[in-house]
Amino acid sequence: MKLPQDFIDKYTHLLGDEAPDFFESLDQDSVIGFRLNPLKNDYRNIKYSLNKTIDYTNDGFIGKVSGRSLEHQTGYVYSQDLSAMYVAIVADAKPGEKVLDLCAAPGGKSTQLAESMQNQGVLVSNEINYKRAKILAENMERIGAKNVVVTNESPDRLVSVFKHYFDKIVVDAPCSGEGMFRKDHAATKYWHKEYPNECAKLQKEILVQAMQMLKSGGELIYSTCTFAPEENEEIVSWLLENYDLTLEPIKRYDGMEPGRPAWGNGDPTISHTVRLMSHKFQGEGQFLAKFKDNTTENKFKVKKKKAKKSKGISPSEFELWNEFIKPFKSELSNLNINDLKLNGDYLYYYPQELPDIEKLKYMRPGLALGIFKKNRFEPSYALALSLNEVSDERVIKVTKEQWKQYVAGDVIPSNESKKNGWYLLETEGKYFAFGKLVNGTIKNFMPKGLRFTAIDESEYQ
Ligand SMILES: C[S@@+](CC[C@H](N)C(=O)[O-])C[C@H]1O[C@@H](n2cnc3c(N)ncnc32)[C@H](O)[C@@H]1O
Repeated sequence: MKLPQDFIDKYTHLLGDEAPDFFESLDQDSVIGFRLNPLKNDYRNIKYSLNKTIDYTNDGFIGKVSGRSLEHQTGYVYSQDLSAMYVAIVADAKPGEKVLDLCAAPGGKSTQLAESMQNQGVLVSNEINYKRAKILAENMERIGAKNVVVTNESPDRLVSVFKHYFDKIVVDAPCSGEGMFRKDHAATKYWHKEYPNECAKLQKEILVQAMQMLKSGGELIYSTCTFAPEENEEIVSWLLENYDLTLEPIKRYDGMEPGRPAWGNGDPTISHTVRLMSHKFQGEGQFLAKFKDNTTENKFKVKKKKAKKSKGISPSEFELWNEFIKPFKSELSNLNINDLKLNGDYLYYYPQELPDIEKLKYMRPGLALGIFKKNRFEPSYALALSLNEVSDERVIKVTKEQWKQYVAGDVIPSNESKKNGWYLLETEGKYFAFGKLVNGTIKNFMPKGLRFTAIDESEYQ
């Protein structure tokens, strides 16, 4: 790969003897990984090999998964770089917490945060770019998360709703992307000598907003996929100088290096941060820092948040929803009317305790359950992917070939003896969509934009 001369000069100076190994590592092939999703039923039941484990994860593996496999479509697997996997592990989001992922698309870290929260608490996954936010929302639906709001906002506008609200905030910042050079050679074209400084300016702007949303005593997780000290140790130094924050030590596994105090303001605690350098570590370049806020509750006058409003769900709509969901006997079969929110004709399951987000742009204000059409309720694809245990009476098992037909957009002929109506479709133990059985045919409700041609069985690696 042809690296910019200024980049070579910079890292020759910074890394000294290590520089040749570092440059060589950027020419090597990337090691590819994936994660399993513990939110899913029997989540280890997949066809991909789980032999190559990663020591700092429970559910991360080395290997390549196809976006056209059953496992991917049903959200059992998520393809992710090995280094990127460490960010959400360090964040350690817990069930019941209020967590913000401020720069979240396409969703590698957010899906992992949602998984570790086990559908309890609130995760706000935000992405400023609309197209990317759409992909983020699709990924959140695929993994079946029930407690996630996907917003499409600038950080400053989020502050107006979420002032000092979050226990944890992840800022996986837009950066100069030097750590991605190996995976994406084209990234070198955007790089110029001043680029890291330009990115650092934006990172500070984002962090100023993030700090206004962090609770007293909360934790801020900052990460980049670049090697540049300007965006890493220097940003950490700036945060320590301008806020009442302490760096928490991050556990280092084989090949992980401490951040370098000398590349920041010399504060020795900068060694609590972690650098993943491509000549020492299998994944792509990454930097991680975890801060604890030291302020006390009284410092901020946190306004009492407005209670959420349940927007105009009529008793008859609530009845239609219940008529649909009760026979499934699922974990969503007994929702309270206050858990539900109507947006136009769409019904959402809205995380408890969330302030009113109506003035924000959002992609999904919770889990999309379905849509009211005249006098009936039509379930969403997202609802199908979020259900885990349902009554056998409401399930139709189909073959893998029939699954392939369905995801390609075809109807499935069926000799099923069950009566006409909505069923959750299952293959190889995985629920993959709703289908409507009408006189021996299962009608297709796969969203048009998500249809695809599935891989052949021989393509599993
Ligand atoms: C490193 S990527 C995030 C990757 C993501 N966390 C993941 O794990 O999939 C950084 C994101 O920041 C977004 N971004 C760019 N400018 C921003 C800004 N001014 N404020 C907030 N986010 C911004 C980009 O659109 C991009 O999606």
